[in-house]
Amino acid sequence: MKLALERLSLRHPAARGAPALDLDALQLASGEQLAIVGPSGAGKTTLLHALACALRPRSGRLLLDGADPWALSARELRRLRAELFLAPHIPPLPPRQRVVTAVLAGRLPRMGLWQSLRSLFYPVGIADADAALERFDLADKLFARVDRLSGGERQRVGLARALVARPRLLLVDEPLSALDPARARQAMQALTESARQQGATLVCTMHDVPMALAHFPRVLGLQGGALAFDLPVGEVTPERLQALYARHPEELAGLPAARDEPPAPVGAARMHCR
Ligand SMILES: Nc1ncnc2c1ncn2[C@@H]1O[C@H](COP(=O)(O)OP(=O)(O)OP(=O)(O)O)[C@@H](O)[C@H]1O
Repeated sequence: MKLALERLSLRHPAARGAPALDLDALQLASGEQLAIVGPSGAGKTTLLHALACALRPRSGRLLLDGADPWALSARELRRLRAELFLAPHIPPLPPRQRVVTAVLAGRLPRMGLWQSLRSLFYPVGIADADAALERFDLADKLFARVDRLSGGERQRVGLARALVARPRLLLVDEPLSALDPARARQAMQALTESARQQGATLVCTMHDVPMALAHFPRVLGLQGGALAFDLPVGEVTPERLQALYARHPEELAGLPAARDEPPAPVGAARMHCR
């Protein structure tokens, strides 16, 4: 799915003061992969929610495949939302549910009412759930109960659910918060590879900047709800990142220090030394 934002301004319904997000323009081609970075409160999750048609812009436009979702009828909007998947950083998994059911729940938005009710008792597509879990090294948990999983396992179940949903636009909010570095690398690999294989557009907010640089071809920096940069990863220099996180340097871990000579591009290989 391709997407575009035009002069988009957005404030949370309960919020006062300046908009949480104010973006002039953003365009993504179908199948592109974009990481969103920026300090806490920069507006990363807000942008993701705007793209997921979960927050309505105060002004400006969002276009998904050329159509403004907020100009669609309720039925058309529902159909469009079934093509998107927003994965929150803590997946909402019912504690007593089996992992297989939790993963296959990713398909519910595309099902009719009866089909979806039936699937809660008689899961269909178990092999697909198994294959998605396998990508996150969790196949042995297929029939485990969700409340018997660790926080990191639950987070990976949430990502497996996103893959099983096979959306055309996959929006992932901070997927690595509960994962150790090795699991985090594996999860990013699985996520980006699967999105590529499925032809899905992938937008992911990332707290771990080196991980974002290592896995995404394009990186967008947000600061105070505004665009700081939107660049191919090779042009995202340590100096740019240090400027982005200038007021919260503690959030920018694992980067080489800025140098006095002209900045060289930060390549993915360089970031692996973390
Ligand atoms: N539900 C809400 N109601 C009111 N204001 C909100 C709400 N959620 C976020 N905000 C405000 O919107 C701004 C952007 O928040 P957002 O969650 O998008 O930031 P973020 O970059 O994702 O932060 P973090 O990295 O800490 O998750 C913040 O100033 C925040 O206080």
